[in-house]
Amino acid sequence: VAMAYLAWRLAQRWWPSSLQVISFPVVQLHLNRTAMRASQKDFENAVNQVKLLKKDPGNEVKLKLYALYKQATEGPCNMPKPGVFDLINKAKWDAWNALGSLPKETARQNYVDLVSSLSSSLESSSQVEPGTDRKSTGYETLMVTSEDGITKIMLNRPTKKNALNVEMYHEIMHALKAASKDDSAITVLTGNGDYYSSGNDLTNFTDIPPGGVEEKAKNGAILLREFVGCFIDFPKPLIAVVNGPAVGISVTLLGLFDAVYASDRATFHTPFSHLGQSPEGCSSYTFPKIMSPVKAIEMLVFGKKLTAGEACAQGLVTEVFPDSTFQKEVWTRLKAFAKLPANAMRISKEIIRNREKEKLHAVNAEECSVLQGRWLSDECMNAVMNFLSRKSKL
Ligand SMILES: CCCCC/C=C/CC(=O)SCCNC(=O)CCNC(=O)[C@H](O)C(C)(C)COP(=O)(O)OP(=O)(O)OC[C@H]1O[C@@H](n2cnc3c(N)ncnc32)[C@H](O)[C@@H]1OP(=O)(O)O
Repeated sequence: VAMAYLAWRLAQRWWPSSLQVISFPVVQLHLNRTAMRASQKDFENAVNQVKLLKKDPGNEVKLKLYALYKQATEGPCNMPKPGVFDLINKAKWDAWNALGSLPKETARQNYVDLVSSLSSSLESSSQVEPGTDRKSTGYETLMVTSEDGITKIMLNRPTKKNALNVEMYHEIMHALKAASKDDSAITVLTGNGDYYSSGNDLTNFTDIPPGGVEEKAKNGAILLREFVGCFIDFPKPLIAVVNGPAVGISVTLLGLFDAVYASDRATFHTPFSHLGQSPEGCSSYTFPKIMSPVKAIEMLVFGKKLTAGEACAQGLVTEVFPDSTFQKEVWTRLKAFAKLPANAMRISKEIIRNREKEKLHAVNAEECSVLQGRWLSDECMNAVMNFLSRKSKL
């Protein structure tokens, strides 16, 4: 199902729009054998009903609907199996083929039943949906607050371990730009829930634009360069409150922060080689400077995961606190920092950081260009597929 989900995401932009609203119910496949048989008319009504759903039922369901539709109209899968890298057609084929010799009538019935259950569940969920987060903070993926001289940007996708999706990249840039101009003295980035961040959201790779994977990689590199650029240029003291494990880009960026406070529960992991990728966030430059080239290679090339204590010993983390007192101790300290003269802090940061800025922008550009190529590699594609099909985790 995860593979099917990935392929559906890939397929969304490519398939005829009429197919994008076709779906099939897997869960209910065998639940309705005794139910009254759906007529052809019921089936056609259900197909039309899907098009009227007010809320997207999600890609997984849509892929299921697709396979049931095919089974109901054409019978068992009759297409040759696509190649392993033909992700879209492979997932379509897998989903349809998984229905085996399910009779057309049963597929039709299951399709009708699923659409009926979808109609009721999506209507009721849309009533409770009005995004409270966006209303209260103006952001969908962040919670941003400003008090006591501190602007706090909290990554707020705890159920996804605060993985950074495209919207979150944009929202962080927006929040940083706003924070650079507000009247707070310092800015803090932290995570909601048990993770600081699990890094780049790997489903970012599945939303393929009409120009295909090359266009996707190019857009990703442009976005990443702009995103990292915001950290390079951020004018006020920027502090990371690392409340739990940090992965990938959430780790590399720490080299651009002015202070990093970590819970002793935090870990620091950059599994770029495992993912067929390469370092970003200027870490190819900052990490060797911070921790020595060999230690940087241990992390960035061999994917060694550091404990908070190890990261502190390497100079990546400023100080580690016991998790039980972490929030209390860190925020007390930050509130004291925020009382210091804001202009003095800004000017001191400028004089310490400015002579490196040009170099950092050049490094950022180079890293993004290298990554653009990596994203098109089989190594990267396979790693992402493995994660999304739950064959591998860190
Ligand atoms: C513009 C583009 C810029 C690109 C910049 C490039 C950056 C490079 C990187 O950041 S590389 C790092 C990428 N991250 C990972 O590889 C982490 C992948 N995640 C995991 O290995 C695990 O999820 C875990 C170890 C972080 C946590 O494992 P645990 O078992 O505790 O939890 P779950 O796996 O069940 O996760 C809970 C739900 O969160 C989803 N999720 C977690 N991390 C990511 C992620 N990085 N991308 C997408 N989704 C993620 C996970 O799928 C679960 O969702 P579900 O409940 O709906 O199944």
